[in-house]
Amino acid sequence: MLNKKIILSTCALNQWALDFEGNYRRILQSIKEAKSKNSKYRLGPELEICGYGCQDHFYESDTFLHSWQVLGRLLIDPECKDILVDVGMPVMHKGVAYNCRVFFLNGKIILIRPKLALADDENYRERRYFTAWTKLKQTEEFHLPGFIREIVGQVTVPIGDAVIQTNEATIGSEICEELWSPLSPHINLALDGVEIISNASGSHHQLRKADRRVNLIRNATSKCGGIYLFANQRGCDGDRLYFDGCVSIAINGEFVAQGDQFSLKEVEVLTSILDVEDVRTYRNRSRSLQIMADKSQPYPRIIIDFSLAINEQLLVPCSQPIQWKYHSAMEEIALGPACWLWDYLRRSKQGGFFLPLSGGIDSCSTACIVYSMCCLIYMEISQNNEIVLRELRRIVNDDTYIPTSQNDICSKLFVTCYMGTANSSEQTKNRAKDLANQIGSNHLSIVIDLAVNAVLSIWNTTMRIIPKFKVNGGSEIENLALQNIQARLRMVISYFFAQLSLWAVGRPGGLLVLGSANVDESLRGYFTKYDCSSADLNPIGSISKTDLRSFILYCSESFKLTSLKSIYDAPPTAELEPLSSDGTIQQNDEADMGMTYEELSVYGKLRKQKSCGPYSMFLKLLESWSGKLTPKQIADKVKFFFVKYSINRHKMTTLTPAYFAETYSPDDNRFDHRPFLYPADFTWQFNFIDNQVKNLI
Ligand SMILES: Nc1ncnc2c1ncn2[C@@H]1O[C@H](COP(=O)(O)OP(=O)(O)OC[C@H]2O[C@@H]([n+]3cccc(C(=O)O)c3)[C@H](O)[C@@H]2O)[C@@H](O)[C@H]1O
Ligand SMILES: Nc1ncnc2c1ncn2[C@@H]1O[C@H](COP(=O)(O)OP(=O)(O)OP(=O)(O)O)[C@@H](O)[C@H]1O
Ligand SMILES: NC(=O)CC[C@H](N)C(=O)O
Repeated sequence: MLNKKIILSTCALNQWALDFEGNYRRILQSIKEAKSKNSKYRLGPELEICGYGCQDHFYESDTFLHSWQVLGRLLIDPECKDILVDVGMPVMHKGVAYNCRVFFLNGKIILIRPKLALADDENYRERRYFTAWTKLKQTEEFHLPGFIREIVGQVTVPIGDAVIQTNEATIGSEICEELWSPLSPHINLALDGVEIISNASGSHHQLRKADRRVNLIRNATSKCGGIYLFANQRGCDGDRLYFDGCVSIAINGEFVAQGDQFSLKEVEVLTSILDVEDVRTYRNRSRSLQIMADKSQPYPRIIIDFSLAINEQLLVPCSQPIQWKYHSAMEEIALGPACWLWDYLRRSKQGGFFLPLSGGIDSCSTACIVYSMCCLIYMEISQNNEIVLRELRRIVNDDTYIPTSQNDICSKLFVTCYMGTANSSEQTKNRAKDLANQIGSNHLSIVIDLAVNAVLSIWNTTMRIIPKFKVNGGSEIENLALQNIQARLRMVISYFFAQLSLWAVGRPGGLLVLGSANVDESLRGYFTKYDCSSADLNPIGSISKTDLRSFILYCSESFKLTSLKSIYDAPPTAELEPLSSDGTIQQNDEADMGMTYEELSVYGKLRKQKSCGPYSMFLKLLESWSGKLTPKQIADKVKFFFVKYSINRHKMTTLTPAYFAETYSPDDNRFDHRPFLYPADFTWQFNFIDNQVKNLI
C-alpha cells in the first residue's frame, strides 16, 4: 500500500569536548533509542563525535583520527544498521579542515556534507579551525582513511553540497549557523524539492534567546514548507558556555515536538511521524514558490534504495502541532547555570561547592542556583535517572546513598561560609544563616579579624606607620587598602576551607570555590582584584544586578525561600568600612560607585550590545534621559563611567570563569575582546562631547 508517512528522530546529547569514549556511548544510545521508536533517520548535534568545544584541539590530527575511530566503531555496530545515521565530526579533505556531517547506512558511508557558513561572532571562532565549503551544489571524491576503507569496503565517498534521496523523500543539511545566516540553504533546498531539512547545531544558551531559534525555524518552514529537524548539544562541554538543547521537529511552520532546554539527562531523543505528502501539498499551494522552484538549479543527489517509512505505520496518526513552551528569564537563570554547575562538578570529580555567603544579593543568588541544582538532581533521581544517582554517590563517596530531599543533597554538596570582621553587621550575618538553614547547606559562620590583624601587624612592625579608615581620619588610599585586605583574605581563607572541609568529615577530595561578582561590579571595577570573587567558577558573572534582584524575588516564591525577602529589601553594601557606634551599616555600594546599579545596567548594554563609545553613548542617553537631566549632567555621567570602566578594565583579565548568559557580558577571555590599558582620560572623545554640550545650551 502506498505510504508516505515517515519516522524521523533528532536528539540532544550531553557531549564533552575530547571525551571520545563518553561521546561514542551517548551517540550509540541515541541511535538505539531512535531505532526502538521505529525511526529510520537519526540526526545528532554538530561535531558530536569529538564534542563541539574542542577549540584549538581542532588543530591536532589526533582529534580527526579519534573521530574517524569512533565513526568506525559505529559503522561496524549491528545496532546502527537499518537506520540512516547523520553524525557530526571534523574531516580533513585535501589538507583543508571542514566541520562536517557524515551520513552512513548499513555499514556504508553515503555522503560527507561540510558546513557552508561558519559561526564567527560573539562566542564563536569556527574560522580559526575550519574552512567553509564554498563550492555550492558541487561534490568531490573524498579519499577514506585506510582503516575505514577496510570497514566499509569503499575507497572514496562524495564530499560536498549534496542531498540524499531516499525512497520517499530527500534529505538536505543546514548546519547550525547556516540557519542564522541571510542566505540560508533551506531556501534553495526547498526550491529543489528537498522535503527534510536537518539542522545539527552546537548552539549555546543565552537569556531570552530561545525565541530567536524558534522563530527562525518557524519562518523557514512556513515560507518554504518542509520538515525541519533541529538537533543540539546540551550541557557544559568544558567551557563557559552551556549548550541548551531545545531540540525540535517542525513541519510547514508548526512545531510537532519540543525537547527540554535544561535537563540533567545525557541523552534525549525526539521522534515524530510525519506525512511527506503534507509538505508537497503545502508547497503546491504557493504559486510564487512553484515558479521559483521551477528555475532552481539542482543539487547533486545521492540516491539510496532505502525507505524512511514502514508499512505498519499506516494507521498510526501523524504527530500533531504543539504550542512552543518558553521558560521565563528567571527560570532560565535558575536552570541554565544549575545544569552547567552539575556537569562541571561531576566532570571535575570534586566533592561539592564552597561559597563565601555574605547575605547580599549576589552571593545569595549564587546559593539559590546551587539549591536549584540540588532540586534538579533530586527530581532526576526521583524519576529513576540512574546516571545522576551513580554520579551523586561517587561525589559524596557513598555507594548506598539515597537522598531524601533536595536539602539533604544540599547538605552533602554545599558548604556556605559567612566571614565576619569588625565591620560586619548582625543583619547580614543573620541573613546568610537564615538562607543557609532554608536550603540545607552546611553553614559556617567564622570571624576573620585574627587574620586581618595579623597582616596589619606585619605591616605596622615593618613600616611603623599605621593606615586608618577614612572615618578615622585616613586618606583614600589607606581606606582602600584596609578594605582590600579583608576582601583578599576572605579569598585565601575560602580556598583553605574548601580544600579541608571534606577531609574534616572523612570524605576524600575538595570543594570548588564559587564566586559571585556580577556584570555591573565587573564593568565598574567595583571589586577587589583577587578577592572573594577570584574563585574557581562564577555562575552569575554575566548577569546584571537588576536581573539578579528579580531573580531573588523569583526564588523566594518558586523555591519558597522566605528568608530572601529581607535580602531583597536590604541596600547593597560591601561592609568593609567601620560600622557606626550603634552597629548600623555606613557603607553603600551605589554611593561608593558614584552611580546606581540601574544606570550601570544601561551603560553596560550600550557599551557592549550597541557598541557605543563615549560619544555615541552620550547621544543615546541624551534621547532617553533628557527629560530628567541636562546635557551637561548626562555628559558628566558618561565621562565618569568611561573613566572608571577603563581604569579598572585590567581586572577583567583575572575574572573568574563565569557561565555565559548575556550579550552585555564584559568577559574578556572569550566574549568581550578589548585592551586592558586605556588612555582613560579620553581627551579627544571627551572634548568632542563637551563641545556638543556647549552647542546644546
Ligand atoms: N592598568 C592597570 N593594570 C594592571 N594593574 C593595575 C592597573 N591599574 C591599577 N592596577 C593595580 O590594581 C590594584 C588595585 O586594584 P584592587 O586591589 O582591586 O583595589 P581597588 O580597585 O583600588 O579597590 C577595590 C574596590 O572594590 C570595592 N569593593 C566593593 C565591594 C566589595 C568589595 C570586595 O572585595 O568584597 C570591594 C572597594 O570598596 C574598592 O572601591 C593595584 O595593585 C594596582 O597596582
Ligand atoms: N561577610 C562576608 N562573608 C562571606 N563572604 C563575603 C562577605 N562579604 C563579602 N563576601 C564575599 O565577597 C563577594 C563580594 O562582596 P560584595 O559585597 O560585592 O557582594 P555581596 O555581598 O554578595 O552582594 P551585595 O553587593 O549585594 O552586598 C560576595 O559575593 C561574597 O561572596
Ligand atoms: N555553532 C553555530 O553555528 C552557532 C550558531 C548560532 N549563532 C547560535 O548561536 O546558535
